[in-house]
Amino acid sequence: MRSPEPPIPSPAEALLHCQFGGWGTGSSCNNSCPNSPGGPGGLSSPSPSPSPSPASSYALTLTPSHIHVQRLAPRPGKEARLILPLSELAGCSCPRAPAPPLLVLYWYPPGRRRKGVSRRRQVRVYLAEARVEAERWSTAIQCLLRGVAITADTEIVKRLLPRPRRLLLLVNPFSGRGQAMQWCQTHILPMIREANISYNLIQTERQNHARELIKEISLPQWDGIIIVSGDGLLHEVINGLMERPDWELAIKTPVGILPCGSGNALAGSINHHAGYDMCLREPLLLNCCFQLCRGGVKPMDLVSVTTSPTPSQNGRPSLPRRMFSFLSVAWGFVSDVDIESERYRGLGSARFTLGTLVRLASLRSYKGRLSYLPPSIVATSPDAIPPPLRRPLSRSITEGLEGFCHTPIQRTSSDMGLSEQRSLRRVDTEREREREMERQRERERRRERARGGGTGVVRASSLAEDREREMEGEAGRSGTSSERSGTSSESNEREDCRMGREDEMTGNMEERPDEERENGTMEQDSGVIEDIEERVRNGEGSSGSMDGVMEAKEVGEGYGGDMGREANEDPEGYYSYPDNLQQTRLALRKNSAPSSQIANAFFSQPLSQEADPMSGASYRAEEMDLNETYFQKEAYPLDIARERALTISSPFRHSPFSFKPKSLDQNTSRPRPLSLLHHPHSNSLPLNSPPCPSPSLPRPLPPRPVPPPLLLLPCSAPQHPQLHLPVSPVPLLYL
Ligand SMILES: Nc1ncnc2c1ncn2[C@@H]1O[C@H](COP(=O)(O)OP(=O)(O)OP(=O)(O)O)[C@@H](O)[C@H]1O
Repeated sequence: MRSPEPPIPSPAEALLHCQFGGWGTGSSCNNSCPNSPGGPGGLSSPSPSPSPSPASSYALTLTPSHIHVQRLAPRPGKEARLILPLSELAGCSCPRAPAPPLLVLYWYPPGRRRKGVSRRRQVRVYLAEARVEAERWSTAIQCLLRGVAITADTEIVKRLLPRPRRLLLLVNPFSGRGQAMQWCQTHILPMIREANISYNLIQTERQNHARELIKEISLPQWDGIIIVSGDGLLHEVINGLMERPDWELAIKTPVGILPCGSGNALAGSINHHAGYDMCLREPLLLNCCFQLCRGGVKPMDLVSVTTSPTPSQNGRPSLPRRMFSFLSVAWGFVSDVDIESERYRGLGSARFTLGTLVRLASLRSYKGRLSYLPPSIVATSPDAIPPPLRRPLSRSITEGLEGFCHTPIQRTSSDMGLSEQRSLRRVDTEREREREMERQRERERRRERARGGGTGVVRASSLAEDREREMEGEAGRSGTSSERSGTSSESNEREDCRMGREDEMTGNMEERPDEERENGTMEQDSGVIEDIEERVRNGEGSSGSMDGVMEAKEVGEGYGGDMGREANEDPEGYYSYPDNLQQTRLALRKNSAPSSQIANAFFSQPLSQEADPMSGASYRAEEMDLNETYFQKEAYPLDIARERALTISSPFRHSPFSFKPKSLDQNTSRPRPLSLLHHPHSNSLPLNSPPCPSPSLPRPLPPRPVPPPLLLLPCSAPQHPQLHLPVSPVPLLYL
């Protein structure tokens, strides 16, 4: 972790050079230089029992990146050299008179501990000959720590220093295992003082206290708001900032976190970002606190979450709620674990493990809807460069659903169960090409069979092609008898009539890949044709087997006429030729796979419907997405019965092979903890859910229209939150 030791500084790069006396006895110092018996000076605390040690003296050299300490007495030598990187220094000070003129360095070198790399506090104290000298050194070091450039020629005076930073510390005394205040006293406040940072500390008294506080305070007087707690309190602060009327300015206030909570996820991320190994508890706190004292600031993204309006008790719908998240947005299992593990708070971060095990032991089903907006919905200025096209988030779980989609924001993964999703074929261009080639080969084979004079059935389309070719050949020979031509033309007429129908069907098959090929219905169509052929092969619809092409044509006649009649008589309608796409789809309703549920649900809806005014669908109809397959033009009103039938279920609790539609009651049959029912993020659905309004585009909550490039609208049920993933105002984070 530490960089290799720099060589002895040359006079050119030295900013300051001076001789200091030792403070305290070398033997009393626990901060001694590892390679020196006495250590090059220092005392763990400058204030108690100030005792100069005249016997020892040190030569200190300050460079832009290091402080070189060379012991001169009692035993000068190579081993008595200490190099303090400025990057490991939290601060320095020169105590006021009547204290002696001391230069005190607060050093936090990283060291490997049992629980990862952590910093250890060491204090080095040197006695200057005069106070001026000590103050000059202190000022120069602080300038370097605060990023003020100085050179050897710079006159080092106090006014070079920027004003000390002022931080507002918000401490949740109940976060984590309730150690926040204790750690404040032992770790946080000492380091902050050493870094010459002034602060105000406020203990939160209740939930949302910090949020209310942040909404009211005057922000310009603070250089940053620091949370001494877990992620929950920072969530409050960020939302408090965003709820202010001057939110655009307020959210630019740097915020920071000193981890004293249970999960401390953001602090862990910052620790990782700073290049440290993973660590927990006090080591993590020390690392974060050190980063805070060094004062780095980095931007951080926010996620905007808007909940659907919930129907209130007195019938008046409540307003949608909007909140901001900086870490993650969870729904279902994860949020249940988080909320319900509150009761194990005493365990620290282990509460999540226990909570997970408890929840795994009694899994629930969660009914939700995950939707997103395509990039085209995002309003951009005319001058803006359009963003590069990218695959929608939920593409992977909605592929193969073409024709089953709603309007863009209602395009969901919950339209089908997991097993159904799996059962749907993925649309794959490679596969498609293979299928096309296979079809081509099949056609060739049939043609060959027809030409070869064997007894067999040739598909009507290939017969027609053969017939055309034959006719062309005959016309070319120009020696055809009129009787024969007549027969041929009559045959052609009849054939044309049949071929028209056949072409209609094969055309449907071959020319509607957009609609059905990707839906997995091509195989079923092919199956219909194969079946028809099989029946023809068995003699149905033909007067008998004949040899040669002409016989095959006769078979084709029978196939065209008789089969058509027979098919119409079929009660199942299986062999009927669908006159249009709708009929083809109706024919597919026989599918007994779970996806038939989807087909039924889909086909039971009119293909084109106007937006239901009750549903509140205020969005405009989209034509298509990037892949030209996603969206139908008309708004698609929600059908609550259908919504109930088509839900995501836990893969653990239901075999994918025993599909049965689930109802809302499944979710409510188990008692839900009180905390969940009252929690704003509750996942529980109401027992008698009223017809759900369609999730509409996020209603802009005044006064902050944040343009969302991505949108997740999880559920049609009003209790479920809508998730925006926008380009959002960026809070600044202390690193
Ligand atoms: N004085 C208080 N009494 C009770 N609850 C409080 C108090 N102060 C803050 N809270 C609430 O406690 C909740 C949990 O606190 P916090 O997230 O900081 O700790 P944690 O849950 O242990 O940590 P993490 O979120 O990292 O797991 C916060 O959402 C906050 O609203």
